[in-house]
Amino acid sequence: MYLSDLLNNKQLSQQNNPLIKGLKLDSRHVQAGDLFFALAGTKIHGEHYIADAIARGAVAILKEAPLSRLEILATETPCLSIPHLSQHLGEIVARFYKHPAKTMRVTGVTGTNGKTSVSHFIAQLLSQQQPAGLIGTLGYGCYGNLENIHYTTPDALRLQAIFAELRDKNVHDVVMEVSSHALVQGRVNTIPFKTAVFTNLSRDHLDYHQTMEEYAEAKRLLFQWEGLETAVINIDDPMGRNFLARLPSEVRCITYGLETDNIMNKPMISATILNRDLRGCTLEITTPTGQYQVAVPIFGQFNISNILATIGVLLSYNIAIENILPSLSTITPVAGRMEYFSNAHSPTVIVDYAHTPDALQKVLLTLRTHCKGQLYCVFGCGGNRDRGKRPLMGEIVQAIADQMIITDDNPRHEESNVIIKDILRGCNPNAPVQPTIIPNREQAIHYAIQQAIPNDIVLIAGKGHEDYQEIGSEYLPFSDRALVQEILSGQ
Ligand SMILES: CC(=O)N[C@H]1[C@@H](OP(=O)(O)OP(=O)(O)OC[C@H]2O[C@@H](n3ccc(=O)[nH]c3=O)[C@H](O)[C@@H]2O)O[C@H](CO)[C@@H](O)[C@@H]1O[C@H](C)C(=O)N[C@@H](C)C(=O)N[C@H](CCC(=O)O)C(=O)O
Ligand SMILES: Nc1ncnc2c1ncn2[C@@H]1O[C@H](COP(=O)(O)OP(=O)(O)OP(=O)(O)O)[C@@H](O)[C@H]1O
Ligand SMILES: N[C@H](CCC[C@H](N)C(=O)O)C(=O)O
Ligand SMILES: [Mg+2]
Repeated sequence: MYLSDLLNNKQLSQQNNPLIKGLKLDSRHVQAGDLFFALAGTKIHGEHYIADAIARGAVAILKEAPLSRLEILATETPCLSIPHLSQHLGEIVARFYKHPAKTMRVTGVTGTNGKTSVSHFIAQLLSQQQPAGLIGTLGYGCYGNLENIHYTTPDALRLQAIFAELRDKNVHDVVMEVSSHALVQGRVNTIPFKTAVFTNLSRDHLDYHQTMEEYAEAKRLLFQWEGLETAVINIDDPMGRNFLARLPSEVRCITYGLETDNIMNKPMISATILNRDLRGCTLEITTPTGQYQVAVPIFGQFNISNILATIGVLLSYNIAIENILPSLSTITPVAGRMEYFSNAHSPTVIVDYAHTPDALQKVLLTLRTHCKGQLYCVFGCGGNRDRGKRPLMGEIVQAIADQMIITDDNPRHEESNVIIKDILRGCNPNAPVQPTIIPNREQAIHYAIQQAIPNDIVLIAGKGHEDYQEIGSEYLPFSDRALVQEILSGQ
């Protein structure tokens, strides 16, 4: 595609109008014929890499800048300065791929916790009718066949390329996780969300957003989306109620929640738990068309909330509740989310991705109600992420668990002992439960499972599905799930 077509700008003179073969955000990936986007960046301006990009064969540069002007570099490679370029990236890249998402039915799921779970449940149910695309923390592709991306919401270039790939596979339905980083950075701009889900808001990512208000406003961008038809909102969450009150009048709202006592805020979709154990529960689900009983093989109170969000989305697409209910009884849990491991001689081991104070508290409180013996918790906190959540997580585990083992969880470029010290700041040295510190995660998991006896529950929190330990810039192979299976099979 020529630069003039890419920018929809017929004014470019012929010598400034190269043929663009590919698009790149990172100069290190540039190949001959590519266009390089020099974005402002959070750490450094991409303009510092323009020379590098040109040396690697870039034929055009688009640079984020406050002023719109045409720059001709000494190399004669055209370089256009575009104000707020990152916000226009989606539109430019969509043009390059011929608007792949335009005719698709796209569902966006946002919230601090539950995005992966809800989007998986939705894609699983939709895929019973026709192939459904999925984009999120566990990867992208058709449901059941995902490729890893290492992001929750990929950058605009990758995202449009994924949509193009899904279009080529004749996928019409796409469900995607929309992170707050993505909303602020414009990664999802031009994606035509039809239904958007809000699960909840609690502390996370304050390294990036600075304040909870800023974090909430980032999430709310999805509920002011141009063309959005339906918002599916959890009104158990105070921020959900806030979003509901500020929803544009043309957006239809489907509310859901488990707390049905508040007459002022009665959700349209709710559930009563009739019975439950560590493998699943029986629910009475109330919807605008009546009450229905269903057994779901899903565990954890918050997962029931995730099921209600899923029902909300399917109802927004006019799928009858009678067609939704049978699928719920065969719904499969998401890998590394409240995943259950046990054998006749072992304690029950649960691997879960709780990596925020709110998720950790909810998981521990749920497990507490099922635990006849001692409740163990092996956890850590990620490096180069929100430091403020570390003491909160320490405090929560000390208050609820009987045994706390603090370990590494992706230290990245931070020292393991600095992260652990931050967690310990939340722990009371006089409390009955005192932390055991075993930085090596493999040893920590061995220790907990060996100490525990059959009536105990061992929660291994924070890494869920991850199959690596991120130390420095390296991804070393490591999986909580594989290790637990290995330990239990040897017992
Ligand atoms: C904080 C954040 O979101 N950063 C993202 C951002 O990078 P940045 O603006 O910080 O980049 P920078 O280092 O300042 O560099 C500026 C520019 O120079 C370019 N560059 C840099 C070096 C070089 O040699 N050549 C070059 O061209 C970079 O590609 C970049 O475009 O833009 C980059 C390109 O799109 C992203 O890869 C990068 O994600 C980083 C790696 C990241 O860790 N992001 C995480 C926090 C994230 O996005 N997480 C969310 C939410 C997680 C969740 O809740 O589940 C997600 O959606 O995954
Ligand atoms: N509705 C919910 N409310 C609170 N906690 C939840 C909810 N659903 C899941 N969780 C907890 O959060 C963890 C992560 O769940 P999930 O992966 O679905 O969230 P996510 O929003 O996709 O997370 P991430 O931002 O890291 O991608 C789960 O392992 C569980 O502990
Ligand atoms: N998407 C989240 C996942 C965190 C998972 C946890 N294992 C960690 O590394 O902190 C993030 O990047 O903040
Ligand atoms: Mg996720």
